[in-house]
Amino acid sequence: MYANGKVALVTGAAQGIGRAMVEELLNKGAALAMVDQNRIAGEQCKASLDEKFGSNRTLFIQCDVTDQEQLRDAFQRTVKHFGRLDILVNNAGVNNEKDWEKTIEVNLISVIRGTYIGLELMNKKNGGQGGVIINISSLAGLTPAAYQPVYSASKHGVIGFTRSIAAMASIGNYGVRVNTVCPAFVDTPLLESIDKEENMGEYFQYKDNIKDMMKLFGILDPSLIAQGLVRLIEDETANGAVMKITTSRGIHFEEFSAQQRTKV
Ligand SMILES: NC(=O)C1=CN([C@@H]2O[C@H](COP(=O)(O)OP(=O)(O)OC[C@H]3O[C@@H](n4cnc5c(N)ncnc54)[C@H](O)[C@@H]3O)[C@@H](O)[C@H]2O)C=CC1
Ligand SMILES: CC/C=C\C[C@H](O)C(=O)/C=C/C=C/C=C\C=C\[C@@H](O)C/C=C\CCC(=O)O
Repeated sequence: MYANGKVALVTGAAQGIGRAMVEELLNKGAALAMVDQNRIAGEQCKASLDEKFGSNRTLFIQCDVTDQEQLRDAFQRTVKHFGRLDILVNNAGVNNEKDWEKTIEVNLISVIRGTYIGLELMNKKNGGQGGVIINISSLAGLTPAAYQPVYSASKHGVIGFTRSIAAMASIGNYGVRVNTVCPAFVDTPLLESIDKEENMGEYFQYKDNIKDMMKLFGILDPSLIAQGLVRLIEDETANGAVMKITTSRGIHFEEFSAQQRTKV
């Protein structure tokens, strides 16, 4: 699928990786619903993008993705405004080991719910036109994260769910591909959470250990994650793919043995 002329919905679009993805998709000719709980940042982001791309290419929708009604309404407003939905990026995420239930709600439950709503709209078996869904995980979804155990659990869950629903989409001939992206550290405001006790809780004492990891593994530019997103959108063979993005190896993929691959 080429993004040109397509309609995308991106959650967590007001800043960071989500904003980079929005800009890349606009560069590729897509129209987008930018979904975020932060109204101020979202409207500022739209105003800035309007100057470059025009005001009719984006729609900002304030939405807390953990609120089922708000999330469903965001999808419905998107289809009402643009007439269709082709690309969904479940990107919104938080790092909070103190309010760890919130981390599970935002990073995993809302990704699952968003995926299911997206499938309702895009699944060819439901009269949809097909499409592609990308769920944002993390390298912490593939490796242990001693200082972010619940964040890591949420991101492991994103990978397991994404690979599983991708297999179902293939078996069921949904016409929808579902993939996940696992970046290492990325230069966004999320990293500021490391320095906040209200985010790190009992792991706050280890903040310098995380910073040492960042020095060791480096910090990625959000634009590289956006490039990985476009690659998954355009590669029609990509379904159930686990894309990894690191400073050492750039964009590459997790390899799974035959036993680990779903036999469809
Ligand atoms: N920054 C990093 O090092 C990495 C980030 N990620 C993941 O990438 C995704 C994006 O993260 P960043 O851009 O770094 O974070 P960020 O904090 O810069 O941006 C996240 C955006 O999501 C929004 N958001 C948070 N909770 C929300 C909710 N309940 N409803 C609606 N919007 C909500 C925020 O308002 C914000 O605009 C997250 O899923 C994160 O876990 C993955 C690997 C590395
Ligand atoms: C507080 C920051 C919050 C979230 C940031 C992000 O989601 C995150 O957790 C990033 C983790 C980054 C880890 C970076 C490197 C990890 C390396 C080893 O654990 C695994 C080494 C290589 C695997 C990558 C590969 O090329 O296969």
